[in-house]
Amino acid sequence: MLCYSGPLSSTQLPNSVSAGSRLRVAYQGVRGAYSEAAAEKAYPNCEAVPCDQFDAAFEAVEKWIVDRAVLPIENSLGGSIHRNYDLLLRHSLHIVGEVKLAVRHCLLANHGVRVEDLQRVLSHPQALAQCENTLTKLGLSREATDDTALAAKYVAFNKLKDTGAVASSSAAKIYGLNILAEDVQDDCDNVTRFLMLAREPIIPGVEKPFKTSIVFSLEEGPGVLFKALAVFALRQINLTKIESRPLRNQPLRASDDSNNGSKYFDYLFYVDFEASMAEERAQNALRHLKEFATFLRVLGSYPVDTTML
Ligand SMILES: O=C(O)C(=O)C[C@]1(C(=O)O)C=C[C@@H](O)C=C1
Repeated sequence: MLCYSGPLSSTQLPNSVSAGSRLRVAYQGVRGAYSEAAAEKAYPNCEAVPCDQFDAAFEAVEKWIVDRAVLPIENSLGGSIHRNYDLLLRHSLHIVGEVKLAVRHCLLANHGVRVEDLQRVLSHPQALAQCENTLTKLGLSREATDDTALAAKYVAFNKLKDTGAVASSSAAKIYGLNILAEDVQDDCDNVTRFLMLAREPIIPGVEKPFKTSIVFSLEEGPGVLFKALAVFALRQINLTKIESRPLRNQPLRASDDSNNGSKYFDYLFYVDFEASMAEERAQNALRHLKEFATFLRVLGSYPVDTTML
């Protein structure tokens, strides 16, 4: 049985899987992070395995150290987690599910510390962004940490008197901090969507609502993106998300029009659509898209998380 004294990092990944029947699920962060709660929601009774960075979680699945990874992809207030979009393409894991988690932030501090004593607050950049208005009102300076629970751990271990943390109520319990304020996010509807990743894809079905995530690139030219999106509209397929990311390792290309001297970038488009790859209309849409896409990969076709938050 392997024992971890801290989160896994990609340079220190052990090279064998522990024996045992519980599903091992990697997440980014330390105990008490929202990602841990998401891993436990996605796979009840799993053994949630902390990883220091997103890359380490991807690698832990690829190297068979864990069975799955659960990683954040977008938040209703803060938007996309771009790093994970980029990593999805750099690695060969498949999306096998999604899970939505209501994120309710607390302002935490050591016992005896009052809100008026605080000068600064530590947390994950997404969490700080989600509490922007509250923290500005309190006049607190902000510092980023790798995850929310790490901020709580740091404040507790260093017995800081002038520094608080924005993190979950479970982080408060784990690290022995006091909850100074609850629900400090700017909007009560603060939801983060996490992806469930595995080495093998699941067989898409039609017995419940499915979603498919793809990534593609296109030739430059007028109306090409319009044409790409039309393959879905023509078949009444609803898109739930579109995200563009720079296509790395591609040099900037000068425009053919040398008169204006402008340059343009190459992009990857990530699209989520509401259909299963088991449906003919989805297969036809992707066949159609392939006619003019320069690259196309299906990242996964998986059940929609319809649970109430
Ligand atoms: O820092 C944590 O607790 C995380 O799980 C990370 C994370 C994120 O990456 O967005 C997850 C959910 C919240 O939106 C804030 C932070």
